Amino acid sequence: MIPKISPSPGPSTTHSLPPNHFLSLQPSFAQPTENFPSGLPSTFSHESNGQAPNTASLASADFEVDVRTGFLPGSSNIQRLTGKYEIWEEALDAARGSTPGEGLIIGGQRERERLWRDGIDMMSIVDTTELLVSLPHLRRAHVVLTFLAHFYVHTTPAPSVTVAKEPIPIPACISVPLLTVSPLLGLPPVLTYADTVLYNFLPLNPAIAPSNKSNPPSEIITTFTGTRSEEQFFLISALCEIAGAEALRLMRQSLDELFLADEKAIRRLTVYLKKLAHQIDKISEVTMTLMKEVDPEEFYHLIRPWFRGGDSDGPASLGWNYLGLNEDVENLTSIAESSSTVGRKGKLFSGPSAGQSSLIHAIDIFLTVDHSPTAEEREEAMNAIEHPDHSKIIVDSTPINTETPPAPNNGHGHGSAPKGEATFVQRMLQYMPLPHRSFILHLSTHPNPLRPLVVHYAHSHPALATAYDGALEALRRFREKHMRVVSLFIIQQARRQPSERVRTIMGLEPLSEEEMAQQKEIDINMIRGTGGSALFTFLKRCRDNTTKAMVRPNAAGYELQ
Ligand code: HEM
Repeated sequence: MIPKISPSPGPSTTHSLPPNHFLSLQPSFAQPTENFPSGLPSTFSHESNGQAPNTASLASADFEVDVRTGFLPGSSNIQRLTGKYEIWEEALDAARGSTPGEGLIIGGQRERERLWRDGIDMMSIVDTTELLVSLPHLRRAHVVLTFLAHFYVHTTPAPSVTVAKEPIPIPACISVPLLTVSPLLGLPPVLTYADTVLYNFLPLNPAIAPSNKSNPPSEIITTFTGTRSEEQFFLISALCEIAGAEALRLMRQSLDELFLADEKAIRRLTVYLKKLAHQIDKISEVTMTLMKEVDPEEFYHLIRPWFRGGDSDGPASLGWNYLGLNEDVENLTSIAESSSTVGRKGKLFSGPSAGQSSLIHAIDIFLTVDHSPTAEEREEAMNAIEHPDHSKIIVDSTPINTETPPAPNNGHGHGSAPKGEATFVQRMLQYMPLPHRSFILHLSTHPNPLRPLVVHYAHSHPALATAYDGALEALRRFREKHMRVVSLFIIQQARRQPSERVRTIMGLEPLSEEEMAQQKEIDINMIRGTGGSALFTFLKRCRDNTTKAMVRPNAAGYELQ
């Protein structure tokens, strides 16, 4: 039997849009019926009360979704800020060094890191008004300031056990401009996927606008390590996004057909869904190039530790203290912040993850893949909040520059601090630029959702149901492949010692042959992901939720309870 899919969620209540903003208004689905469990399709997307525009179309300059580049900006990113902001760029150059292995090292053990941090401490606070000249300037400022913040935090030596542990301070010269710029982009004051990927690439010809066909992403502007692996890690994500532009176009065309829903429209819809499956396979193909272009050991030991956010020690994280934070600004930091730290010095933001990309979330929502947490997961997450000390959740302890054996890792540097009942998507929404967040919310409240129509016509138009299930099958294949990536880049690396070469770059002493050969005992079920659920259980559940949405799972070879 096909499980009942719950209606699309309404707009999140956690975002801080004004109450009369159209995204804050409740969707106006009519009463559900058997054929349309999400409510009868209607041409009114929101209760307007005369205030809200009808935003049923996804032709969407307002959402910063470009027809040629999808979620990547349609105009070129800025490579370097100039004038009075040059000082930030210079501080970043000094942190990165000119060649791989020359930059700062995690843990801040050396004189070099101390001197760099002293330099930052002496920097004055630069006024941000001139950044308002353009969106690309603001974006570049967010990139530079968040890279600086992560460099500063991760080169701060851990306090000795005798010193009372305090949240890690971020100096006012970084935090004040960062807290001013972040809300203008609708981003939290921490490194996000937007900083490492969306705002961090140059197309083949930087003189002209990027484009999926003729001018794709070809270079990365900023990295922590200067390694080819890090560049490729960001670049491949950008190439997935550009492949996603075509998927978004097909989704938009499909939604237009849904509006008509006559015989011709259903035929066209069937074709679009088949093409969508093909495009999702292309995204998978690009994702799999990670396996040969990125060195898993470098990724795990050298690159990923820089991504850790303020919540990366799990429920017991001390967080980051944004110095210079005043009450007005404080309200602005709470968008993505855990409710448990509002008003506290230590802010718990997560580091970047490709899970923050809007692309797969958009496809999920379009196809009505439901990722709500199970009752058990909800209980476990709540339990971990109430009793962090007794929590079964293993925290993210990406290896840093110490001799302590690392515990299992969870994600791209994502903290495993449980965030109550929020689903992964809800949490990740807060790390997307505001227009993309709005796009996802808009899509989830679209008046003419796809699945109810496919269910309605499944018997009379089996080709439509097959095409719809085919798109879900392609998405399942993506998740299957992604799990192979996670296994190679995280699980397998967590079990091994870093090689001599990587240990040298990390500033670690060489190990004896015996020590090198030692496999670490790691129970894969204990490796945790964002939201606190076991990483592999979480990823498998995402994969299985994909097939659960199928209309004719038996025809596609799936048995559902
Ligand atoms: C070396 C490469 C990658 C690694 C190690 C990796 C690892 C992970 C991990 C550990 C998670 C669990 C959530 C978290 O803790 O953040 C995750 C989730 C996710 N990642 Fe990746 N990832 C990689 C590349 C990618 C790429 C290229 C994409 C997009 C095309 C992607 C899309 C996603 C999505 C959508 C999720 C949410 C779970 C789902 O929807 O199935 N990842 N990833």
